[in-house]
Amino acid sequence: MVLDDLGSSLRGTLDDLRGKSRIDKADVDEVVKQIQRSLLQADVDVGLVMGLSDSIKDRALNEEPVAGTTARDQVLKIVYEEMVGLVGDSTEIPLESQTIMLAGLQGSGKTTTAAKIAWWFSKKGLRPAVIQTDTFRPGAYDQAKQMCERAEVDFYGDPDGNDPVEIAREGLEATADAEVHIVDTAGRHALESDLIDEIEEIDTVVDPDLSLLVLDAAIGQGAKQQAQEFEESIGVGGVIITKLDGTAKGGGALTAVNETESSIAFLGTGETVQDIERFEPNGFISRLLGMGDLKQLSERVERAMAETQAEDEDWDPEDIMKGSFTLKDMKKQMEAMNRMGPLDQVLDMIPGFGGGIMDQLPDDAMDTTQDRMRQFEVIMDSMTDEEMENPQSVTSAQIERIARGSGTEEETVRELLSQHKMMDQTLNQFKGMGDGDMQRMMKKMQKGGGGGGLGGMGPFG
Ligand SMILES: Nc1nc2c(ncn2[C@@H]2O[C@H](COP(=O)(O)OP(=O)(O)OP(=O)(O)O)[C@@H](O)[C@H]2O)c(=O)[nH]1
Repeated sequence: MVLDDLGSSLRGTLDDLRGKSRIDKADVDEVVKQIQRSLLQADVDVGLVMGLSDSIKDRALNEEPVAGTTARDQVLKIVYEEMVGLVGDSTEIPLESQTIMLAGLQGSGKTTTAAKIAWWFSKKGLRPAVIQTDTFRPGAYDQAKQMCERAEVDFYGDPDGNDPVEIAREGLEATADAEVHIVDTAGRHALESDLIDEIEEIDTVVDPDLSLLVLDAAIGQGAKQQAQEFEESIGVGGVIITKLDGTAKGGGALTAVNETESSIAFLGTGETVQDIERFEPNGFISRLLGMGDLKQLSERVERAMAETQAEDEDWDPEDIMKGSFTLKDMKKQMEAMNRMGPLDQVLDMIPGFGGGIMDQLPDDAMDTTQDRMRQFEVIMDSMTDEEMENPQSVTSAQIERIARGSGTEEETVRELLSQHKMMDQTLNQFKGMGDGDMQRMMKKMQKGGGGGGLGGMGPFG
């Protein structure tokens, strides 16, 4: 994730401020130094970094802290607000019929992103279509077609065509039934003038409502020139930063946003069609600073639960709170968990888990957990319906049979059963709770009660 180490390096500095009621210049300088280092390493433009540093210094030394807040929380609040200001608002994407054109250099991730955006619109209830006009890169057609099939969205392309402008025109006609048209264009190695001419022609034919510049997070300072050229030729309405899962950079994209006076629309966080997020400045910076992102998390949970439920209409997660919690429910929950994406990405969104705790875990801890989940799934596949419904009555002889059937150890089967028991007991406690208790618990979570994170979103949460 972009600026990955900012949360952990800041946390140390901020922890030193614990117990202080006022902050002096040396404290502020130290905090600003940490931020500068992280931002510059992430390729954020020097001018932007300096502007941000000055604002933070000025506010931290001159603003009166809100009554009842500690010096540490006050600094954190200022850093948070200034960082949100730096990344700017999210590009507005109305949920209505529209045409979006994607532009960018070769390999920036346009084709992948086109399918991702289409998937995103389809999940919002609109009918999207992707029009592939890349006649330059062999394989672009097949790649786009396959991804659109995976995303279950309409697709138009012409594997034998060699005129992108013509394909764009035909594509719009052929997909007239769709509500949202996403036009993918070819990328080139550098900003050759023929690319610019071509994209200007496509732009004229397509007449998009919005042109988005797709940038690889690792692009660095080169982003500035590209952004300028695209801005001059087609006008950039927003930026998409791709491959944020694979780099600690991403600052170049911020420069591009600044250069084109646009904003960030989406973030790409992986290679599959679901690995796209709407850019939400507050959540993004919260996550960066290790304060979690409850909004993204709850959206992912809702989506995963809905998909799991759609597969099996007899299963309703709400029943868990009413009736008993069986192994079948646990299996469904694990399926939903898998749909939420890699565990480390999910944990990153939970307040208190961001950065800090993850850094302290051994590198393979996440793999182990995911391996274990897979083993549990295999075990559950070897169990009978009766055993799944009543796991508490499973006997030693049955455990032996299940282990043999699933090719696992008896110990792992026992572990699954005891995990189920623990979850069942925890859920029973919730069932006895009133709404007030539940709200108190949620509040505690939002404050980052997990410990280890920056915690204390209190003053602005
Ligand atoms: N890890 C990761 N990989 C990505 C992401 N987005 C795209 N990719 C990968 O980046 C590579 C290039 O992506 P494409 O979508 O082919 O890029 P393109 O801009 O269409 O390329 P051209 O057609 O050559 O201009 C592919 O291997 C993608 O799988 C992302 O968010 N994360």
